[in-house]
Order: sequence, then structure tokens, then C-alpha cells
Amino acid sequence: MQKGRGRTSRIRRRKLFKSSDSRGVNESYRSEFIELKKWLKHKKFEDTNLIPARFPGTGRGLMSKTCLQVGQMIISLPESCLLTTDTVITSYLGAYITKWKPPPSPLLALCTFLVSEKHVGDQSSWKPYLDTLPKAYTCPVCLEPEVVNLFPRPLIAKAREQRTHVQEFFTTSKDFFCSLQPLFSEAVESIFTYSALLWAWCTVNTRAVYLRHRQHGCFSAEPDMCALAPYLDLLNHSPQVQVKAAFNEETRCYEIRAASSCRKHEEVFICYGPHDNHRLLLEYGFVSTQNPHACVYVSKDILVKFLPSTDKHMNKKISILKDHGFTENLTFGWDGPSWRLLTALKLLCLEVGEFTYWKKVLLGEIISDTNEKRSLDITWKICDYFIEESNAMLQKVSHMKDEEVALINQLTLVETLWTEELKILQASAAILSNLQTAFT
Ligand SMILES: C[S@@+](CC[C@H](N)C(=O)[O-])C[C@H]1O[C@@H](n2cnc3c(N)ncnc32)[C@H](O)[C@@H]1O
Repeated sequence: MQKGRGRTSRIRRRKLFKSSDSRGVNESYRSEFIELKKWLKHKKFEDTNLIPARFPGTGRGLMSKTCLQVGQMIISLPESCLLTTDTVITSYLGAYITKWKPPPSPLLALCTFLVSEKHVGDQSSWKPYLDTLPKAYTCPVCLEPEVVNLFPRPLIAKAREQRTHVQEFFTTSKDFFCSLQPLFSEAVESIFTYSALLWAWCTVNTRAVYLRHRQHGCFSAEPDMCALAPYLDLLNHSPQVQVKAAFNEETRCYEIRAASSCRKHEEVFICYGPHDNHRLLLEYGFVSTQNPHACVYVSKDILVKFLPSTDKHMNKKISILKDHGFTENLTFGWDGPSWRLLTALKLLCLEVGEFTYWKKVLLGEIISDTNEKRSLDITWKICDYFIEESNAMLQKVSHMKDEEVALINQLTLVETLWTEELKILQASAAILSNLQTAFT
């Protein structure tokens, strides 16, 4: 038998591949995690199942020390470890928040606390936690505008909205920050800078868990539902896993239980929600590969671009689609064009004599073979147009990666997004070709 060609060798190679592909490198020896564990232990948290580790695909996360069974507790974090608006209200900031008018939002309270505690450094009782937080984030608001301009069109619009939102959050909070001057020897303008607030905003938005509080009278009406959960917030997202996560009123702990099993020394994931890649990038600053919820969005303008400009009913058709909510959430997915996209196109493809049947189209009825075929052909053309666009964008990003070395990480993120979109479109194109064959 030739060396390296036998069954044992194949198994060994497969095992090696598995270990280099999904196994993490233990990081529990790092000083920030040693300090964090000591601090958490002092707050009555005992960790038995998890170890901080770095993984090839997902970066820093948590690894299982043992095999985790369905229903088993993954982590149980006592209330005293959580950073909530209660923490802020009972701190030195409480008196300032209570007297400020108009009342600050719960989010502003959390962000102010984070910036202030980070500023005091060694003096902060939250230092062991703060030291484990990322120094920078990759949400679109943190990316260079030239990188954001490389996003798919619908995401560019959302990324710009996010930037405006955070800028307004900063501008409208400046007076409140000024009111905190008595607490600091330095000028508050040098502490509560835009970049400090941006860091805090991203910390809360990418890491907080959902925890509904009773509404404090000293805050604005926005729901108070975010809690920062040290250590637990090292858990990365997978769309494939299921967990049960909630605050247990009896044990007064935030608990996560496995709803699917996990093998020893594998990364332990939670699911942040059934989010598509645009939402993951917008809210958490990453893209998930093979995400079953990922899709490619089709805007109304693209639909119209592929339809004859001579159709005298076009404006009426568009306003029907708008009135019935059919101009939003039109998508291509792994399983082909969405029902909403196909339905919108069937309505837009109605011939003059068929126009009166538009209600039936919206109810999912088939009007004619011609209508079915025409709408499928146009769907295929749109899909093909998107495939070409994705390929062109991937080439552009690859070229920029050579030119703009300082932006390599940001560009890689965009590249992953377009690569996933291309895969989805190719899957959709294959499904559409099969459907078209049925009408020829
Ligand atoms: C709650 S934290 C999880 C821990 C984080 N990786 C860390 O090092 O602190 C959420 C952030 O982790 C990263 N993340 C989570 N799931 C991921 C995944 N599947 N792939 C890549 N990054 C992921 C994103 O940056 C996200 O904003």
C-alpha cells in the first residue's frame, strides 16, 4: 500500500482538517481573561463549561471544555455581573441623570457610563470587563465612506442612516455631557468625544443582551431593554444553533441553555436572531457565510428598469404594489426568487387585457401561461444582471485590496458579503432555469 493513500491516513488527514478548520486556540492564559475570571468569581460567577479561544473563521469566542448536551446550562451569569441602567442610576451619574431635562434615554445612560468608566481607567470597578472589550468595531458607521460605497445599494442607504443617527446622538447629547463637568478635572469635551461615544454605542449595540427592565421615571420613553453581560458577550453567532436565553427571576441569573448539542473543544455559539447578512453587518459588523437567512434585495427601481417603458399601466401597477406593500422585501434567496418578488413581477407583467386580474395575482393565482413565462424571464434577467454586478464588485474590491492595504480588513468584509450574494444569485439562477424549462 502506498504511503499516505490508505484508510488510516485519510482519517488522520480528515481529523487534521477538522482541527485546523474549527478548533480554537485557547486564550484563557491571557491576562485580561485571568483578571475577568477573578472579578466574576468575586461576583459569585463560576464557569465550568467554557474557555475563551480564538477561532479561524469567527475570531475571538468561547470554546466548550466538555461535551454539552441539549438542555444543559451553558452559562449562568448572576445579576450582579450585569451592566444595566440600574448600575448607572446607582452610580455617581445617577444624580445627574435624574435632574437632566429632557430625560436622557436608557442608551445614553449606558454609553455615558461606559465612556466615563473607560476614562477613569484603573479607578474603574468595571476595569476587568472594560479591558476585554474590543478597541474598535466594524459596524458600517465605523467604516471608511469609500468602503461603505462598495456595499449593495440597499445597504448603502441603511449605512448612511446609521451614520446620521449616531452623529445626531452625539450632537443632541453634548449638553448633557457638559452637565457632568463637576465630576471630572479634565474638560468633558475631551472625554465625551465623538469617537468615545461611537465606541460606546457600538459596544452596546453589538454586545448587549435583551433584558426588559421596569421603566425608570428618570429616562425618556424608549424601552429599557439592554444589559451588558461580561464573559457571556464573548459568544459568537451562528444561524444554525438554537439556545434558550433569558433572565431567570428565581435564580436572578441570566441563563443560556443549549438547545442543540456541542462537542468538547468546539466553539459554542448562540443565535442573535434569524438575521440576513445586511442586518448582521449593520448591527454587528460581520457577515455570516452559508447563512440560510441571507438574501439579495431587489429594489422597485430595478424591477422597472427591466420592464417595457411603453406600458401605459406602469404607474398604476407600481402604485398598486406600493399600496399592498409589495415594493419592499423583494428578494433572491438560496431557494430562488421570493414569492413576493415573483408576485410583484407577475403583476407588472400583466398584459393590457389581463390588467383587471391584478387582485388575483396578489392572492397567488395563475393568470396565464404567458404571464408566468414573461415574469419568469424578467426575473431571470434581473438575477443575471445582479450576478454580473456582483462579479464586477468583487473585481473592484480585489483591485482595491491591492491598492489600499490599510483598508484590507474592511475590504475583506465587503468581499465576503458580495461573495455570499453571488452564491445566492447563482443558486437562484439555477432554480429559475429549471422553472423556465417547464414553460418551453
Ligand atoms: C457579542 S460579541 C461576540 C464576541 C466577539 N467575537 C469578541 O471578540 O468580543 C459580537 C461580535 O462578535 C463578532 N461575531 C459574532 N459572531 C460572529 C461570526 N459568526 N463570525 C464573525 N464574527 C462574529 C462580531 O464582531 C460581533 O459584533
